[in-house]
Amino acid sequence: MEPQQRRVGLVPLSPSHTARSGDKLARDLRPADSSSSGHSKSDKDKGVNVQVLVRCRPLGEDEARLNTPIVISCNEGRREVSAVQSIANKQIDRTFAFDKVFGPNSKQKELFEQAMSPIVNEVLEGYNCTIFAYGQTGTGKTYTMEGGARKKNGEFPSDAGVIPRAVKQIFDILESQTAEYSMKVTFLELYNEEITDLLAPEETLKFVDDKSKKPIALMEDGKGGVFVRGLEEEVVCTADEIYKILEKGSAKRRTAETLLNKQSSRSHSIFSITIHIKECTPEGEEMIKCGKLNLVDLAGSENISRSGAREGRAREAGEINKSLLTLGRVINALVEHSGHVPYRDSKLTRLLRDSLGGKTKTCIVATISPSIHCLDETLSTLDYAHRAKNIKNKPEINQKMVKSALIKDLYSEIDRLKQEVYAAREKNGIYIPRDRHLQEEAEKKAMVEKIERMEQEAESKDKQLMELQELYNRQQLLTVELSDKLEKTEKSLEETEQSLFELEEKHTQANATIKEKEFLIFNLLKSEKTLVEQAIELRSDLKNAASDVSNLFSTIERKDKIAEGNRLLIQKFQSQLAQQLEDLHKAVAASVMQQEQQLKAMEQDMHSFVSTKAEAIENLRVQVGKLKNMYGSGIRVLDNLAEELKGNNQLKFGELNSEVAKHSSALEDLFKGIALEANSLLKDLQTSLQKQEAKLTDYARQQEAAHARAVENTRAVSKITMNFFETLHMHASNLIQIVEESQCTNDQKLYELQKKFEECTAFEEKQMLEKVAEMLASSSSRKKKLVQMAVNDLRESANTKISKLRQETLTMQDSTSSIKAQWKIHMEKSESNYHEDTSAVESGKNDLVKVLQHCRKKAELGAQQWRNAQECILSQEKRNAASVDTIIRGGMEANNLVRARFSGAASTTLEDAEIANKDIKSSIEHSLQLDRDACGNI
Ligand SMILES: Nc1ncnc2c1ncn2[C@@H]1O[C@H](COP(=O)(O)OP(=O)(O)OP(=O)(O)O)[C@@H](O)[C@H]1O
Repeated sequence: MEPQQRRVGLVPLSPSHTARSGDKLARDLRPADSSSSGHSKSDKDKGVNVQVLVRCRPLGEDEARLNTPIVISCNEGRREVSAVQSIANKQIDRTFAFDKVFGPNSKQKELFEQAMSPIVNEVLEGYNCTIFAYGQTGTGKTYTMEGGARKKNGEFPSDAGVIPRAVKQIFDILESQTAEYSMKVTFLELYNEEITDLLAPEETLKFVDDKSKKPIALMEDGKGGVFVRGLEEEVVCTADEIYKILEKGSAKRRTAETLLNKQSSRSHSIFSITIHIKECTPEGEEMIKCGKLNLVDLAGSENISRSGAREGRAREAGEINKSLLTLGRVINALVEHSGHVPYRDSKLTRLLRDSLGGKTKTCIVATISPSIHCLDETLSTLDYAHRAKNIKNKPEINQKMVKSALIKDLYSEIDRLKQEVYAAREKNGIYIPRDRHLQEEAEKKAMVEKIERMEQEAESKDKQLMELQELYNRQQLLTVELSDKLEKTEKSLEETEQSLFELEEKHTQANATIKEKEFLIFNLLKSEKTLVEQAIELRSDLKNAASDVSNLFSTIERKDKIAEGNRLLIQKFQSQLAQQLEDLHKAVAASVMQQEQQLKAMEQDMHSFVSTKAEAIENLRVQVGKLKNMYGSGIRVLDNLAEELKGNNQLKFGELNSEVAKHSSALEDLFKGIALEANSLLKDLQTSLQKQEAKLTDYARQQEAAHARAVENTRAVSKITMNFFETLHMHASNLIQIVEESQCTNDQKLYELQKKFEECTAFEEKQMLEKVAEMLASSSSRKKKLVQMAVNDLRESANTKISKLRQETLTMQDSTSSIKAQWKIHMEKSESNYHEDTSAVESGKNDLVKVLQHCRKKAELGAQQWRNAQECILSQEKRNAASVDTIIRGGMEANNLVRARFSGAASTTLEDAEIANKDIKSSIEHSLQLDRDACGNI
């Protein structure tokens, strides 16, 4: 029997309607202390931003193998995600800040505890909360929401996602508070803008595939909310039940193969958990607190062209995009506070209306990949998520309900369902209860009336619009006429203005002409006056000119007389010039004669100068020859000195060489002695080491024997241990058999219990149609009895099993004690072997110590010999130093002597050079004097 209870009904998604369903609520309430948490109204007033966190998955195995470059870095501390890429001239470097950031190494547990756990707590406080997973296909939306492997063998898997962890936390808290609560879950899929119930029984699903069946409908409740009619709600009592439901629903999720991800989920899924918790007011009134958690796994956000979906799936992709696009538009409208928010454009946004800008607390997990190949999609996801951060919701705690009112509500719901079941059984053509049919008909009628009314209103509005249009047209015509008139008037005004302007211009021109004429007359009068004055002046000038002309004639006469005088003068000058030229010719001839005589005298002087000069040069040549001889002798002296020095040095080097040869032979002898001693020492050492080697070989043989013994012993022990383990294995298989048997019996008993329970429930259902309230009490007592019986049975069988177990344990104890005895014998044997080995090791150690002492003595002897050799070398070195010192001293003295002689020879040479220099100087001066004399003569 399935522990959860199923019902089909109207499932509201808005907070105000969560309490409409839940027929098992009253039965599933558990005993508990009620604890209500306080609620501040500040959130309600201010509005709370949607919490956005980003999770980056690690590289997949294939990506890591191909060394795919990573372009995303997450700074969890600074809550930042950076995308950095530079290829050729394209440079991307963008950083986004979020409420929380989880890097590739983040664990499921961390993400849940840091970001999701507080949200779950708020659900238990009575809030409605929604968690979205948004991102490209394959970035880990489903991994984050649902996680890896399911719960196995009672262990909670470490990679369990948000949903199983949230469920666990809810149950843990409720159990710890021992609260009275009831819980129900729904799981739907939105695919091609069609809703599918993932919790519907198989038959219904088959029916859904049939085109004749209407898909599950999304209905307006007339109060701004929506509900999904016909959605299955499962009442759950344990976390395990939810895990099973989740697994069942996930398996049904439709997936389509795309080029990006073969397992890619192409649909949106919404998993909702609604919790009712009983609380008691101080006045003792029982209240029901309600909270809801929506967990939404969206389809991959990548665009359709990249996803590679074609033909048949084109519509699917389009519809998925329609929902995601509308989600984007809704986010944009909310962020930009534009008046119209297009919630109604897609089913996804209609369903999640309250989570986007409504009274729900919302958290968006944006999942991204670090790979370079997904960079474009990653950036668009980050942009999308970053924008969503600015959405403000106004979270409100759901109103608590009085328990009695809730029960009343539930009764009426039961009645309605009963009628539905009755109608379905009857199959009278109306597959819904008559009342509901009538109610729907009435609603439809009301709607039609409303539409008609609206149409009438629209018509009257149209009429008004037409009238207004006519009025407007008339006004337009009038305006056109008036504007024509205005135009004409404006034109005539313009013409008048133009002629006025022209007249004014003419007037100013006439004024100007008059002024000009006046000015001309004035000027004419003035010039007439000036002409008269000038005529008077001209007359006087004429008189003056006549007197001037007579003067001029007298001047011309004087000029003629002067010209005559000039001609006479020129003739006189000509004759004088001829006389003077003749005199000059004579003087020049005399001067040429004189010059010739002077040149002859100069020639004689030059001859005498050349002969004197030749004499002086001869003198100079003699002096230079002397000087050359002198330098030659000086250099020869120096050569002799150098020869002497060379001889000296060779002598000294010969001495030094013989000394060194003597020393080296002495050293050679010394080293030969030392080498002989060292050889004998080494031989000694070798013989002692050979002895030691022989001893060590003996010792190794002893050790080998000991090890062989130890191996033998270990084999014996392993045999014993094998026997022990075989016995253990036998007992363990016995135990497994016992456990399996007990499990079979338990299963059998549980099956019987389930059967009985089902029968009882069926019977009770019949009874409850009449007396639901009384039956509740009696049924619970009956169930208690039933359960008690089953528990007693289980206890009995458990007791028999335990006695069998005890028997097995005793047998095991026996075998353990026998093994203990064997082990003791083995230990004793091992101990004696150990002692033997230890003594052998001890004797080997003593031998080694002796050999070491011997070696140490030898080494000391060697060290003493080396010290002696060192002393010998030192004394030899001292002797060498002394002899080299005396040789060098002798050399130095000889050198000093040669130096003194050398400086004497140098000073005599210098004196000689001084005298020769003086001679040269005097002969040069003499030559110069001669030159000067010659110059004076010339
Ligand atoms: N944070 C993570 N750590 C380790 N593995 C991860 C992580 N996120 C995702 N994966 C692995 O990456 C693969 C794809 O993840 P998943 O199916 O959850 O992606 P998705 O976004 O839900 O894809 P789809 O849109 O197709 O549903 C899975 O094999 C999953 O195990």
